[in-house]
Amino acid sequence: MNLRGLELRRIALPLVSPFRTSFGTETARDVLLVRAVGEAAEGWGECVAMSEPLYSSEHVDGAAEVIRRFLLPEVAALAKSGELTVPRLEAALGRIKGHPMAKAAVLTALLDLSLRESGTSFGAYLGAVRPTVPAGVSVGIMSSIPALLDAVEGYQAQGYVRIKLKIEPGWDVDAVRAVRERFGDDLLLQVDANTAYTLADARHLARLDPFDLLLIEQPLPEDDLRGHAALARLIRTPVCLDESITSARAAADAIALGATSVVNVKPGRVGGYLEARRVHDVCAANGVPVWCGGMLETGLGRAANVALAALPNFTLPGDTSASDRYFARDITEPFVLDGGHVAVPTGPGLGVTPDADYLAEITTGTEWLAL
Ligand SMILES: O=C(O)CCC(=O)N[C@@H](C(=O)O)c1ccccc1
Repeated sequence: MNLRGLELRRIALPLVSPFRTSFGTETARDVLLVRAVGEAAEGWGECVAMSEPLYSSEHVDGAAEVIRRFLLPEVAALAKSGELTVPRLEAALGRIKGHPMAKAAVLTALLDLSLRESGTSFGAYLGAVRPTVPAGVSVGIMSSIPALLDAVEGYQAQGYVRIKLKIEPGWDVDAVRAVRERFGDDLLLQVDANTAYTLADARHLARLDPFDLLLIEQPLPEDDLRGHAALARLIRTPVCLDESITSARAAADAIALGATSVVNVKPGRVGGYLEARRVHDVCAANGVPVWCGGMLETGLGRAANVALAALPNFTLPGDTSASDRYFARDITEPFVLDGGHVAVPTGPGLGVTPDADYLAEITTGTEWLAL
C-alpha cells in the first residue's frame, strides 16, 4: 500500500428528525472522515464519535487530535519502513491506550484503500456469507405515545423487520405496551436503555417480561458486568450489551460472567472491523448471537457495517437502516430498503464513494496530514 497521506475532513449533516436517547438528543451529525490517499486509489474511514462524550469517552474534536498527534506517527513509521499493512498498524496502535473510534476510522480508511487497490470487497475480505442483510430500525424517545405509534407505523410500512425502542426511566413499560398492543405479538421488538438504569430497577424492568422482547440492551452502566449478571437472573428478557463490549476479551468476560446473552457489535466501539470480527468469532464460539449496532453513520460507515452484518453469526437484524432513516441526502449512493433488507455492496473496498460535489458543499473543515 503506497500511502501519500491522510486527510481529516469534517462534515455537517442535518438529521431528518431529532433523535432522542437516554443521554441526549441529536439533531445533526458533526462527522470526522479520514481519507487515506494512495498513488492510484483512496480509502475512507468514518469516525463515529459524537460531538460530546455522552455515548462513550470519545468526542469528535478529541478523535481528530488523537489521530493528528498520536496515530499518524505510527502510520508514518510503518509506511516509511515499507511495512504498512492494516494488521501491522492495528498491532502498532495497541501501544496507544483507548481511543477506539479514532483508531477505527484510521484503520478503516487504510483497509478501504488496500481493498480498493486489490479489487476486493469489504464483505469478501471480512467473510460475508449473504448478499443482503435484514434491516432493523432504532426509534428514539418521543414526545408522546401517539407520536411513537405513528413513527413505528411508518417504519413498519417501509418494511423494517425489527423495531428498537430507546427507553429511559419514565419512558419504558407504557411505550412498549402501547407498541405491542397496536402492532401485535409478531413484531420483532427490542429496547435500548443506554445505561439509564441500576440494579435497583430490576423489579421494574421485569415488568417488560410479558412483552416478549428480543432483548434489553445495556440497561446498566457500561462497567457494571456484575450488575448485568445479577439482573439477567432476575428478568426473563435476554440482556444484550453494547457500551460494555469494548473488545473481544470484554465479550468473552461478559459471556463467562453471565452478563450478556446477545451482543451488539459496533466496530467504532471496539477499535475497528478486525476487532469487530474477533467479537463476532468469540460470540459464535460461545453460542451467543450478535447483531450490528449503529452510530448514525453516513453511507461510508453504513457500507462497512452492512458488510460486517453479513457474517455468519449476525443472526439478529441490526441497526443497518436505509440512509433516509437519518439523512435527506447521504454522501454516498443511498442505502435503500428492499423487502426489509439492505444489499451488501460488492464493489472494491467499501463499494460506495462519496459524491465529491455534495461532500464539498457540507464540508466544514479539511486538514492534510502528510506522512
Ligand atoms: O441506526 C443507527 O445508526 C443508530 C442506532 C442507535 O440507536 N444507536 C444508539 C446506540 O446507543 O446504539 C446511539 C445513538 C446516538 C449516538 C450514539 C449511539
